[in-house]
Amino acid sequence: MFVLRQCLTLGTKSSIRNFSATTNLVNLTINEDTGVAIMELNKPPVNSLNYELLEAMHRTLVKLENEKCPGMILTSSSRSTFSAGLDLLEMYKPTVDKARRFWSMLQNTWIKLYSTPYPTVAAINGHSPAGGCLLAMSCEHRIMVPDKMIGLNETQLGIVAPQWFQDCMRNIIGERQAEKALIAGRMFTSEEALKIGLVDELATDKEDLMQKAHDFLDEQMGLPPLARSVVKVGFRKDTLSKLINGREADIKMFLDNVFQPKVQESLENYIQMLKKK
Ligand SMILES: CC/C=C\C/C=C\CCCC/C=C/C(=O)SCCNC(=O)CCNC(=O)[C@H](O)C(C)(C)COP(=O)(O)OP(=O)(O)OC[C@H]1O[C@@H](n2cnc3c(N)ncnc32)[C@H](O)[C@@H]1OP(=O)(O)O
Repeated sequence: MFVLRQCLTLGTKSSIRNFSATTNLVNLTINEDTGVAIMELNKPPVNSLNYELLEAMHRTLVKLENEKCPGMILTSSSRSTFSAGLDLLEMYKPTVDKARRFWSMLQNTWIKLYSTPYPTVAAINGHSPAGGCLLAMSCEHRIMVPDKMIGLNETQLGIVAPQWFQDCMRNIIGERQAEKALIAGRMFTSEEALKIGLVDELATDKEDLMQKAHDFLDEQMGLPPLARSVVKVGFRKDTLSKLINGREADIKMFLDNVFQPKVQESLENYIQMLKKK
């Protein structure tokens, strides 16, 4: 039985279930019998990742870890989109302070999500470009509904997917496929993504998606948790350490590039194009 409760303060595992009470950017539902958490991104219309959404995700992830969450499903409340990736408005003509704060929160959130000791599954119920694809790739397992698009499309926008985005893709689909996909900024249909291993399973609809996500977690939760998490983090440690040890350099790379006139021009054109659609 799922129980969703509004709350204003952080409390015990059984007392809190909807945890971004002030903004509701993240709906957190916890199954009281199994402890499984469903983290639903809820920033209409397309869950673009701005500072506030990233911060709400980060807080939720910290809480889940502190409460020894046994497993988590990441999904979206939107019918069309899992996440449209980074909020373009955060990168278009920001102040240096705002850009730095934003990028640092993106790093925080990714580090937490990529390194959870508990199993994570992305229930991808819509399009998942760029930063949306990063979120999905950071989970351990990906299940996607048909006829949607996923990929790291940055090149097509005239920007560059940071090294750690690229590493996540390489870790999943391998060097050759990742190189081709990243150079082209290729978006894959759900069916193509399954074929190259970018997603693990397809689901027929949302109900099937959630059932399959629960099935994956049931299987994982049957394994000894400590051994499971040591192996997981062992596989991910090189990718994680590269960013953790190079956070300042990564922020500098972002700041150096995002203020380039060419990058600002690309962002402006893209934002205009999306608005005119
Ligand atoms: C050398 C280094 C160079 C550069 C360094 C600089 C930067 C570092 C780059 C960092 C990496 C970047 C990662 C990213 O994630 S960038 C974002 C990429 N995202 C996309 O390309 C997706 C764009 N969106 C879409 O394609 C569609 O919106 C989508 C998701 C398929 C959904 O389609 P649909 O349901 O039809 O919805 P609409 O298109 O009508 O959109 C509704 C509404 O939302 C606005 N919007 C969409 N996406 C974003 C976004 N990412 N950020 C902000 N706003 C977004 C859209 O404009 C509409 O707004 P409106 O006001 O018209 O309602």
